[in-house]
Amino acid sequence: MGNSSLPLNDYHINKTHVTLNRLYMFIHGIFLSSLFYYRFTTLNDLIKTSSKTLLPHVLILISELIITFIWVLNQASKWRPVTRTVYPDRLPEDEKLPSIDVFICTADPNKEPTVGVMNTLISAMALDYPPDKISVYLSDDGGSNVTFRAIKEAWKFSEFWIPFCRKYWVNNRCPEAYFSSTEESGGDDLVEFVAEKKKIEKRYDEFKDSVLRIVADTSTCVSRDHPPIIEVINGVDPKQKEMPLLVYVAREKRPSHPHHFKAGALNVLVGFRYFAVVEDYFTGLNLHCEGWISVYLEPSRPCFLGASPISLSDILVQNTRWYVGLMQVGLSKFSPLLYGPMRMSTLQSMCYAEFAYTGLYFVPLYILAVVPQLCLVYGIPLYPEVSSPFFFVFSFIFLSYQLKHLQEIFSSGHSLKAWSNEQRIWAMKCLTSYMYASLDATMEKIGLTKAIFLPTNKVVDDEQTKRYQMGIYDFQASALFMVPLCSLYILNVASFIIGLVKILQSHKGNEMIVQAFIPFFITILFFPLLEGMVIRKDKGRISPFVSLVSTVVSIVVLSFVSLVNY
Ligand SMILES: O=c1ccn([C@@H]2O[C@H](COP(=O)(O)OP(=O)(O)O[C@H]3O[C@H](CO)[C@@H](O)[C@H](O)[C@H]3O)[C@@H](O)[C@H]2O)c(=O)[nH]1
Repeated sequence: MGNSSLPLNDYHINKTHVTLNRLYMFIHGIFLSSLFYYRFTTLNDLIKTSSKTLLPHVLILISELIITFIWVLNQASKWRPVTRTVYPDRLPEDEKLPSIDVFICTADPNKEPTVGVMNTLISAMALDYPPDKISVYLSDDGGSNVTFRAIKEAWKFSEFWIPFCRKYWVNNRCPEAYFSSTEESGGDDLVEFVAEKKKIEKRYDEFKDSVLRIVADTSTCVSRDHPPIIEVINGVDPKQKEMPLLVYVAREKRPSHPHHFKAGALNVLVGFRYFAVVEDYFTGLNLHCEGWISVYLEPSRPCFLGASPISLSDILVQNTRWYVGLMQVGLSKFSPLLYGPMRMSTLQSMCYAEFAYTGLYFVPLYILAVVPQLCLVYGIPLYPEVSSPFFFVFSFIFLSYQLKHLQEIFSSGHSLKAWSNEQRIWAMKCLTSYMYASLDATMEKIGLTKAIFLPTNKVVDDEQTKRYQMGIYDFQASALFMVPLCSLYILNVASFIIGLVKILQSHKGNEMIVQAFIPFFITILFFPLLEGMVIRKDKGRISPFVSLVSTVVSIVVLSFVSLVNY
């Protein structure tokens, strides 16, 4: 064990990335200024001539202002990228290590499979850390009998698992992951290790069976009305000194009293009072404002395993909750732009602000998915002609945005497919989750609604997993999400076709090229939506009901504008 005066990590500034990022910021910034020069001078001319086309121009300007605002905030995280090296050999001796508490939250055994929750708990107990310095708390907001009974089974299994991990230097301390991987640790005696591994694997299977039996025999209902329950699981057996402390906690819940979801669970401890449903973000913001210096490390071997949603429905529900919470903070007195700069660096405040205000992206995306298209159909130019020098400005901004994204995708080891998937998913989130989240947070602010927390579904559906692994989109999501997406898609395809015909007839290609390009780009990029509506027949396709309603909505929008226009 090492010298405590030496740092546990140090960082290296990635000079190539710094140069590239700053060059991009500078050049893109100059072109953005030219864009706004063009917009304001055009608007000025329109006002002077009392033009009837002022409204679409103002809407486009609003969209460009919001995109630029978020773009500026985004540059903070690119200003000085670093990579870190850690020195675990410099850690102090065991006696000098601080005690740690691990707080695991669960809320609903129907959405968070109990075997998975117990694996999390067992991995935390088996951390490579002095056992008498680890305390693991399982916070069960579901107040569920299933969880209460299963934790006792987990304890019994960990009495074998933890010594096994220590004896054979097991790296992967999550039993489910360990037994489904090919990790072969072990000491000098391979025969003994193999025999022990077989035994512990049998015990793990028995443990899993017993948990699954509990799930089958016990009601998985979550309780909303119960007194507080706190139980130390270890008991008082002195032989258990080699085991961490394990405690089951279920907060008191009463129907008349708001319990504030996970934030409420943390209110019981961490000090801060949480008012938003993204307590992780709020914790970070507050701690950083109080002077905490954190270090982000991304080792090649991941430190944690997580359950990430793979169906569109789960992603959109999860993102709606996230952006409600982020907007709640953004609209509060803790807005990172007001609360942050006095307490932490400007760059850090900008990073936090980017998250808080990203939900606003839905405004420009709706404008850009509707206004240029309708104006294309009705022959109203909103962008410079091909012969204008400003045409180059708009083209450059689009290309530099896309090239920067591609560079980030490639430098993080991903492919062209990841680039198109990211763009699609991002736009889908903007047009649905961000919109509902921003509206919900605003209504909550003025007292019209109350925030809800729908835990992310962690149940694995085999068919969905198969589609995910084959790279096929699963469109089984609520009509509330799918109708806006499909309506906008149909509107774009229709306006591109109508617009193209009109351009060919009127020879107005020179002034309408950008407006024709936008729906063309959307038609190509979101081709999976067309496939989902028209070609696919599997369970993950877009339902005929959604396709029908969306077609009606897009026809209504197109016709409504024609009525206004004439
Ligand atoms: O009433 C509740 C609702 C949820 N949870 C727990 O909160 C955690 C986060 O919920 P989850 O559904 O997993 O949300 P995710 O969106 O997947 O989680 C991310 O986003 C959350 C904020 O929305 C953060 O709390 C998490 O740390 C972060 O991983 C889970 O352990 C839940 O069991 C509770 O303890 N009580």
